[in-house]
Amino acid sequence: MLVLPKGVRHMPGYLSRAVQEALVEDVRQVVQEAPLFVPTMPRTGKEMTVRMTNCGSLGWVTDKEHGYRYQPMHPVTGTPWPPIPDVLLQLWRDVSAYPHPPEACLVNFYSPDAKMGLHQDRDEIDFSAPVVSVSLGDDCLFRVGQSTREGGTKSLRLKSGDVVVLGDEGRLCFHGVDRIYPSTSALLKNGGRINLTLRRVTYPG
Ligand SMILES: O=C(O)CCC(=O)C(=O)O
Ligand SMILES: [Fe+2]
Repeated sequence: MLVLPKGVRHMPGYLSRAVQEALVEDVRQVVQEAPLFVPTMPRTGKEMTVRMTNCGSLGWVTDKEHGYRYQPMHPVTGTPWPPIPDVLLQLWRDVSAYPHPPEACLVNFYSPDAKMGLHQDRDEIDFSAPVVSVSLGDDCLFRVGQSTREGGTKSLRLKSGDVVVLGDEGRLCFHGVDRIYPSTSALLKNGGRINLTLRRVTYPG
């Protein structure tokens, strides 16, 4: 059996096919209002391979000039992010064990050749809330390590409907997506993978 780092929870098949389909519709609406943008790395300006957008009162963005950050506006349209869909707010209540709602839902779209390098989610202020992540569409190879770059990593395949929670001592574990397995799901008509990452950014109150 694959033993994950403490505080890292993988819930395979947590969302039913019907809920996944409803979520895809929700994401389509979010993307209509807040189009996918091309994130670029701080300083180098190198383009990431995923396309992003957000919903919630805050969204995670990155660009060459200002780096990683949260902001209330879409970086291209300049308008506020659309609200987080109810299904995701309910998911957060069900799995986060955190008594306040998430503020940000990052939407990552992976085409078959996209990936995400090993990183920590650490642009938030309140680390007592977990990161809750949903996979939709094609499978991916997810890698998770310790809270420092040293120490080994474990790889696991995430499938459509899986939920991963990084909480407690797992909150700052390094993680990334090594590859997408094309055509492994029929959920998205044009293939690819969507990842939805719910986060609390600020302290409540
Ligand atoms: O796509 C994933 O499963 C992980 C995404 C992620 O780690 C992030 O957006 O910070
Ligand atoms: Fe992350």
